[in-house]
Amino acid sequence: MTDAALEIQRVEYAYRRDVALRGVSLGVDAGEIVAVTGPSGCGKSTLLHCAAGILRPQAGTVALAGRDLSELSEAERTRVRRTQVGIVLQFGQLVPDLSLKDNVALPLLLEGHDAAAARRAALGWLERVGVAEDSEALPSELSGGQNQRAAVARALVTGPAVVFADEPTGSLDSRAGEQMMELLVASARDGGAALVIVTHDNLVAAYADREVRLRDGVVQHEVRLS
Ligand SMILES: Nc1ncnc2c1ncn2[C@@H]1O[C@H](COP(=O)(O)OP(=O)(O)OP(=O)(O)O)[C@@H](O)[C@H]1O
Repeated sequence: MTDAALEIQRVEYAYRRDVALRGVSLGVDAGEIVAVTGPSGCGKSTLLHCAAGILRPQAGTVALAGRDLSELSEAERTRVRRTQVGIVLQFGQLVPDLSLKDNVALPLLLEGHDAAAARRAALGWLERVGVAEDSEALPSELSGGQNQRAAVARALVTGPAVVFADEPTGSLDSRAGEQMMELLVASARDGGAALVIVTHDNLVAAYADREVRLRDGVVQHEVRLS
C-alpha cells in the first residue's frame, strides 16, 4: 500500500498523427506539489489530461487515489474523476450564468449531494479563498483574479486527491499571479490535495516541491526543489 495520490506508469498518447507522450511515468505523493514544465508542444497538457482521466492513454496506466482508471467502467471513471480530481485552468472556466456559489456547488450537486449542504460547502470554500462577499455575483461581474479564486474553490470542494492546474496564472498580471499561486498552494494543503501544476513559467514552478521537465513526450529530468 502506498500513499501515492497519482501513479502514472509508461503512459503513451498519440493524437491522429502527433505522438504527444512516449512512455511517461510519474508518481505524486499525497500532499505533494509537482510542477510539470518543458517547451511548447512537449506534451504537458496531454499528460495532465491523461492523468486527470479526461483522455484515455493508448498504453500505460494511471491510478488516482489508488484506483487504476483503465480497470474502471465509464461510470466509475466519471465518478473517480468528479470526486478525486480538481481542475484549475488558465481562465476560471466558470459556468457564465451561474453565481459563484452555484458554480462551486456544482461538482457536489452532480454527485447527488443535497442542494442546501452543497451550497453551504461552496460558501465555506468561497470564504477560504476570499470571495465570499461575491458569492451571489455572476462570473462576468467580477475580475479575472476573483474568477480564478472561485475556480480554486470549485476544484477543492469535493475534497479531491489531486488538483491539476494548467497555466493557472497565464491570464493574470504578475502580482495577481503570485497571489493566485499562494492561494492555490495554501488551498491544496488546506484541502489535503496533491497539486500538479503545468507551467512554462519558472516563477510558478518555484512553488513546487519537485519539477518534472518533459521534452518531446518523455521525462527529460526531475529536480527536487524543497
Ligand atoms: N487536439 C490535438 N490534436 C492533434 N494534436 C494535438 C492536439 N493537442 C495537442 N496536440 C499535439 O500533441 C503534442 C503535445 O501537445 P501538448 O498540448 O500536450 O503540449 P504542451 O507542452 O502542453 O504545449 P503548450 O505549452 O504549447 O501548451 C504537440 O505536438 C501538439 O501539436
